[in-house]
Amino acid sequence: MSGYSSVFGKGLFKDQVILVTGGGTGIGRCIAHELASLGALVIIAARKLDQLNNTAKEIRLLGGRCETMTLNIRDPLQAQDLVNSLVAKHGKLTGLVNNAGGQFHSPASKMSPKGFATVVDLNLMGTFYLCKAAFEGYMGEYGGSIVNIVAECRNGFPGMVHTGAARAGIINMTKTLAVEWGPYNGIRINCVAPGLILSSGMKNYPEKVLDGFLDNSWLNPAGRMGTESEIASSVVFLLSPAASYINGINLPVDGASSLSKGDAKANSAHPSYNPAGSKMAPYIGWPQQGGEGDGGRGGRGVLKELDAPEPMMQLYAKYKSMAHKL
Ligand SMILES: CCCCCCCCC/C=C/C(=O)SCCNC(=O)CCNC(=O)[C@H](O)C(C)(C)COP(=O)(O)OP(=O)(O)OC[C@H]1O[C@@H](n2cnc3c(N)ncnc32)[C@H](O)[C@@H]1OP(=O)(O)O
Ligand SMILES: NC(=O)C1=CN([C@@H]2O[C@H](COP(=O)(O)OP(=O)(O)OC[C@H]3O[C@@H](n4cnc5c(N)ncnc54)[C@H](OP(=O)(O)O)[C@@H]3O)[C@@H](O)[C@H]2O)C=CC1
Repeated sequence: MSGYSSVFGKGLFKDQVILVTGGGTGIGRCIAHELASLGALVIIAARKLDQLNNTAKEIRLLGGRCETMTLNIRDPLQAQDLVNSLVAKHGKLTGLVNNAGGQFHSPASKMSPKGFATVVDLNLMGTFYLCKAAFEGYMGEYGGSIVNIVAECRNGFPGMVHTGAARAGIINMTKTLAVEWGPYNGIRINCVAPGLILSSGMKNYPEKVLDGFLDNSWLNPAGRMGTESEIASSVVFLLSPAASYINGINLPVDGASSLSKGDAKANSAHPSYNPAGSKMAPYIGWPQQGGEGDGGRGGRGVLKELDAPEPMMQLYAKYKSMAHKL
């Protein structure tokens, strides 16, 4: 078999070693599952080892390959040590997903300089440290593919000025690295910009902020929030040979929320939004354990797909009932 249709087979990443930062929870966990199911040896790294170990155990039970390493992405020495030791052990690092990150909600006027600096340090500096470490430790000589998870921030980021600035910085850094590291080093580097996603990350926000997210969750052309699987599948595409001529882009995965006003009242003359909810079926790609969707990997036990605050769990149940049946 040859051609595009064969690119996404089970063995897609079978010779690959791929590092996913923040791979123990939420979107990163979903990415790790997806990559392992396609044959990669996935290394997941973050600060809390228990979360990482739980995810690694799930992946192994499903027949995948996954190892854990502790890492604070804010420390450049830790980043370099981690890459060096995993390359020493496995002989390569062919992919890197910079997913670890986050922020808190606050109006800019109430944000302290330290708060702003912390979020820039975590997201922008942390992503740079990992890119640099991957370059120095392996990819500068042998090439590779990098995907940086940012956040949809086309029109700024009201309520999160720090992360908007940091993510815009990553998007621009990605363009530069594509040009500097593409020609001689064979590295592709791209961004994925999630809109509002039903993920465990939502547990970081107070109820009032969550209510705001929920109130606005349908005010986009998709009429719903996104799923972790919808981010993971975009990452898989960008890491894969199917994207081998794509370099330096930022791919918004946001149901076109970045193109819409997100204000139901402003659209009353021409009601673009459907308060009853979405007509666009979500993609949810978790393995159906023990069933056909398990792909014969022999999974056991019950995999908790989402770990989010209760109202979001309810939304997820609704999205599952309307998801694409693949
Ligand atoms: C539809 C609608 C559109 C919706 C548009 C789309 C919405 C996007 C939704 C996005 C969702 C996600 O990203 S979900 C992923 C969320 N996940 C995460 O955020 C996890 C990672 N987060 C973190 O680790 C923390 O939040 C972070 C602050 C970044 C780092 O924590 P640290 O422990 O390193 O830092 P700390 O020492 O606690 O804090 C450092 C300083 O930061 C400030 N600070 C920290 N937390 C603060 C807080 N809650 N409120 C104010 N200020 C705070 C203080 O000034 C602190 O200084 P002092 O007071 O002087 O000490
Ligand atoms: N959910 C959403 O709507 C959106 C999410 N995003 C982004 O997607 C990414 C994943 O988010 P999501 O899965 O939702 O949220 P989570 O909070 O579940 O994921 C964040 C992950 O980052 C890790 N992390 C945080 N700080 C550090 C650090 N200093 N060093 C190493 N690892 C760290 C955490 O692990 P640990 O605490 O163990 O270190 C955690 O696994 C984040 O960058 C997030 O900002 C962007 C837009 C929207």
